Parts: sequence; C-alpha cells; structure tokens
Amino acid sequence: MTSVYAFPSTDQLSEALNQYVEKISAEAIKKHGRFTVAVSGGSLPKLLSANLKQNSRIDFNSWHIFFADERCVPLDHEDSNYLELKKQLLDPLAEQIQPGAVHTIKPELSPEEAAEEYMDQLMAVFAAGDAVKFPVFDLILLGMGPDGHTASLFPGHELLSENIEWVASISDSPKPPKDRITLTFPVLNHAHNVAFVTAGDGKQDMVQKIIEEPEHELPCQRVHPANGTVSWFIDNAAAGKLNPVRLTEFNI
Ligand SMILES: O=C1O[C@H](COP(=O)(O)O)[C@@H](O)[C@H](O)[C@H]1O
Repeated sequence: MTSVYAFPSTDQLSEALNQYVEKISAEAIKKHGRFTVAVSGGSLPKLLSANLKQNSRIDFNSWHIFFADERCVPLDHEDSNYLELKKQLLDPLAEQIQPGAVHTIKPELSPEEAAEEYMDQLMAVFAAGDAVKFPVFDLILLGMGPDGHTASLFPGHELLSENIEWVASISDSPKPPKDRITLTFPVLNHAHNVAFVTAGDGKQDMVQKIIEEPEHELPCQRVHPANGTVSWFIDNAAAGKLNPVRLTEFNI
C-alpha cells in the first residue's frame, strides 16, 4: 500500500512526519519493546528532526538507529550522514538516546570491510544468534535523489540486483563521495514501514515519474515491502507535477 502525502510547506511536512514517527515508534515499542529505524542522509535529517527533536511523548530510550546508507568518510566530515543526523537530532536528544543505540560505520575500514562490519552490527540487533534471513526494521526513512536514487542505490548500478547481502559497498557512486555503504533492496523490502521524504521543485519531475510511471523501475520504484507500507512525505513544490488523484489525505 502506497500513500502520498503533500503539504503546503516543509514546516507542515516536518510536523506530519513527526506525528507519523511518533505513532510507528509507539506501536513498535508496545509490540516488541523497541523501535528499530534506519535513517538516510541528504536533506532528510533536517526535515525529520525539525519537530521530532522536541517531541516529549516519544520514548527515544527504546530506539535503535541505523543508517540506510553512509558515505565512507570520517564521522566528523561534512559529507557524513551520521554528522548531519547528529547535528539535527542526536545532539538535541543526547540525554534520551543511548549512545550504543546509534550504529555508525567504522570509517577507518575499506568500503568492503565497512559493509561487512555494519552487517555484524545489524546481526547483533536483529539476529542475536538466531538464523534470520533479513532484518525487519520498524521504519526505514529514505530520501529521493533527482535521478531517482535512494539510499546509495543508483539507477543502472549493479547493486540493484543484489539479493543476498544485507549491506553492500559501492566505490563508484555517481554522486560524490564515491565510497559508500548501503542497505540493499531485500532489507528495504522486508521493513514494516518505509517513508520517502523529499521536498522542493527540483524534485517534482522525478516524483511525478516515480509515482505515475512505474515502468521505469527506478531505485525508488523498487521499494515495495512485501508486508509493509510505503508512505511519501513531500511538499507541494515536489508534488507540483503530480496528478492530485494520487494524493492521500494525511489523517493518522
Ligand atoms: O547521497 C545521498 O542522497 C540521497 C538524496 O539526498 P537529497 O539531499 O536529495 O535528499 C540521500 O537519501 C542519501 O542518504 C544520501 O547518501
């Protein structure tokens, strides 16, 4: 099931996203005592955090945070997805999120080694010694690049057909930096919930293509969890070329 929610401003988008995350987090914690979330980089951390960082109804102490993708740079480098989330959300919530619950890459490793090590971190949280085919996140928060990429899964790249590994490395990313790791499609497609978050008129052509022309099989279009929901949180600028019949009223 895919829902597309469009909002007049990015402030309204952020508030709706805050309500959505609060709901999914509460349901997950009630059901299994924790909330597992993977977060992307780019423009998403700011849109996500604007209101979330002030939400006192959320039990952030029960959160386990991974990255949907990460650039292989030091954690204090301006390209680091972790650094952006730290600035926007983790620092304001430093008293509430357990430090060990934020899963960063080991930047001193090669991309291949970093992907393997990140897989070990996922195994420790999701498998804990049991045989698990793929981790099942409560929520994966994704962005959408103007070329239709999501996480570090780029159009036409060989990683689009990865169907065994949980985490893959990429050393020829068309968008700099070239060295990255990314969750793979099987992981995205095993999540309970996936939310795409994107804004601005620079995204409107691609949003229209992705929602209305599924035949392109772009990376964002390959995200369709078998037992999960897909939601799009966009602003009216990004929705500019979308047929209004595609939109769902935000009412959670
Ligand atoms: O490089 C990346 O880009 C995408 C999209 O970023 P945006 O700035 O256009 O929102 C992002 O989702 C991904 O995590 C990041 O590594």
